[in-house]
Amino acid sequence: MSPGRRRFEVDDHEAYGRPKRRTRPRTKLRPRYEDAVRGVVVAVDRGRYTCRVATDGGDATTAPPADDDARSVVAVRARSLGRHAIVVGDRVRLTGDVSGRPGTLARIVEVDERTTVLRRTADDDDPVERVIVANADQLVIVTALAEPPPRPRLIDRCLVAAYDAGLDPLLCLTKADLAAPDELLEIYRPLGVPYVVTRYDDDLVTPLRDRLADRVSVLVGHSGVGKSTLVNALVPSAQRATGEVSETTGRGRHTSTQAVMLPLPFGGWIVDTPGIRSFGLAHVAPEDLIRAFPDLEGIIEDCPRGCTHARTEPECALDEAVAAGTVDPARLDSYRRLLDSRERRAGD
Ligand SMILES: Nc1nc2c(ncn2[C@@H]2O[C@H](COP(=O)(O)OP(=O)(O)OP(=O)(O)O)[C@@H](O)[C@H]2O)c(=O)[nH]1
Ligand SMILES: [Zn+2]
Repeated sequence: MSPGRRRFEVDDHEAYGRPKRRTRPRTKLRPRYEDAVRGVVVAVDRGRYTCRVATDGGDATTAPPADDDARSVVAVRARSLGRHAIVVGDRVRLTGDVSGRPGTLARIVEVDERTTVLRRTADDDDPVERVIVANADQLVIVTALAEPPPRPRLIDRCLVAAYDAGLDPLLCLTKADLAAPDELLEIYRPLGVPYVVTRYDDDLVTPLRDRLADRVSVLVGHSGVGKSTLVNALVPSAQRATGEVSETTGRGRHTSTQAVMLPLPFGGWIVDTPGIRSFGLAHVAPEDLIRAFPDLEGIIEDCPRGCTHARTEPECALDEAVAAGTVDPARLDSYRRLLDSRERRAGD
């Protein structure tokens, strides 16, 4: 760079002034953030955010503390955060009255960047796309083996949502006292989806413990599959209808469709999502889904332009790979079944 050019830059008030203006508000706010405590949002209700904060000033977000080591703090959001939504699972910084005493209010001044977002897209009941949970690791798809009978299409749609959100799926097959899991498991074998099988006349926690420990797991499932039974077994202090938010906000009884995040006694968190049975998947493209199939991802590079990899595509490289014996036909079948499940049908 010539000296002349350098001088030009230094003298250029316009160019020099801009970054300064951008940093000024931040330095002004910094002193407030310094005494901010860290927390994780566990419930959201009409502009009030219930956050869990470690009592020792530690980080309640990375090492979820046991009941005795954490307190619940109700907070509002700082104006400076704009309209950006804050959801269950968000890791935040809080200032103001963070004592958690009844009637006090803290203020969320910062929201950490999210590692994952689980969203539901527009559907008939809810025209707005919403993030429902932030920073989850795992989507636990709770399905009864009988009463109600399993609905593989619904499971498929949940799997697509998990893959799209970057969450590891886990199949939790309940009511094993009523039916055997083999037939259902056969459907998911080519996908390699991990699973646990539970029954309520047996220990419910042990099969799930290793899968849930130290992770943030979101539970989804159709009504009646035994989700509340599982939640109550996993979090004994949650012995109430899990759809109520009155506990955390003190705002009277009403059934919520909001997610609620509960700390597990053995480490980690579960997020119960009453009212969320399935997901709008309109936003999921074939390219998004194939990322969950690393063995197929390389093959589609040989597809003709615009190939959707659907069954009806005449020259899809995935069919050629099956013909050549390099891809298991059941695996391709499963991928295409998931692709198809993105279309909403009656009963989804
Ligand atoms: N046979 C059998 N029944 C079970 C099992 N787990 C739960 N149930 C029963 O199934 C019914 C539904 O269980 P819940 O835990 O309320 O199911 P849920 O998924 O929370 O359903 P909603 O409350 O409607 O959302 C209850 O009568 C439970 O007692 C199981 O392992 N075996
Ligand atoms: Zn193709």
